[in-house]
Amino acid sequence: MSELRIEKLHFAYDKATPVIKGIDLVLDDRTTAIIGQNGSGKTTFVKLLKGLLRPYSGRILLDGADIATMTVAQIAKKIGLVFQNPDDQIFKQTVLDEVMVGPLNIGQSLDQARSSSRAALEQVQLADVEQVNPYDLNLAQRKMVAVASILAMDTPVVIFDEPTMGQDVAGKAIIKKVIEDLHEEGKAVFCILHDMDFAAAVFERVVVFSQGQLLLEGDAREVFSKKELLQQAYLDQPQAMKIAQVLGIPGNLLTVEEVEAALKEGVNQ
Ligand SMILES: Nc1ncnc2c1ncn2[C@@H]1O[C@H](COP(=O)(O)OP(=O)(O)OP(=O)(O)O)[C@@H](O)[C@H]1O
Repeated sequence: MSELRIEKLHFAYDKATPVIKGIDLVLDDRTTAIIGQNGSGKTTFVKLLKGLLRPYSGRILLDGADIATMTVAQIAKKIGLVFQNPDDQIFKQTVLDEVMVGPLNIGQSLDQARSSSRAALEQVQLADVEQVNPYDLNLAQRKMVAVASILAMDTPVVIFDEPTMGQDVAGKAIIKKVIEDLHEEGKAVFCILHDMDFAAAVFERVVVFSQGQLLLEGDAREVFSKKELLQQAYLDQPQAMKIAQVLGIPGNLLTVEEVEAALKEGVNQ
């Protein structure tokens, strides 16, 4: 499992306005959700991890190697980033050609790239539209194309920026399964999210950003139980946890399924 170690990271687009202010964090083998209000620096942070922006000071170590010593092409083989807006990464005329761009760029042969891209399209349930122009798909489907193009690259680290935004229940279920499968394959998975219910249901660890700093991090149940700190960062607890609190059910429950089980247990006692 790859490890990203972030040490005293600072970044500013313009020197007078720091955006990332001294982040120390080790992203380990737990699936990790990064949450924080708009503008707290989450997207900037993952662009730094991917080497698209260079830190003002501090270091990012990927399996012990400082990414400042690596080229963008070298980082691309190790870290896949699914952008928030799929249109930032879609250029080709067919879905299959689009998904093959990444794998070809990192040196997969044509046959390899075609087969890994088809497997990735199966994973996001778009196999039947491989010859369609990506711009004839709706936004939610284009987001899935962007996910597939990163999956096909088979990188040891996969980062998603807001994958559930604009997805319906079925789309969210596909993303959940993709994340679980990546984790099972031993990949490191990090995901920026605004959807607290999805974060609570899917991720083992939660990292909270506030104004470019790390406010809080830990296991999902522990982090989401810290109501006052979350409020400070203008964040909400998951709906299930709030309902459990209203009902007086202890245990900082994370999901509707946990609340249901607790209620059934209560009825059966
Ligand atoms: N290219 C840029 N040039 C200048 N400032 C930028 C740029 N991109 C982001 N910023 C600023 O940096 C700060 C952090 O933005 P960033 O997009 O990283 O936050 P975020 O937590 O990802 O927000 P959101 O949840 O809305 O995506 C914001 O104040 C934003 O306006």
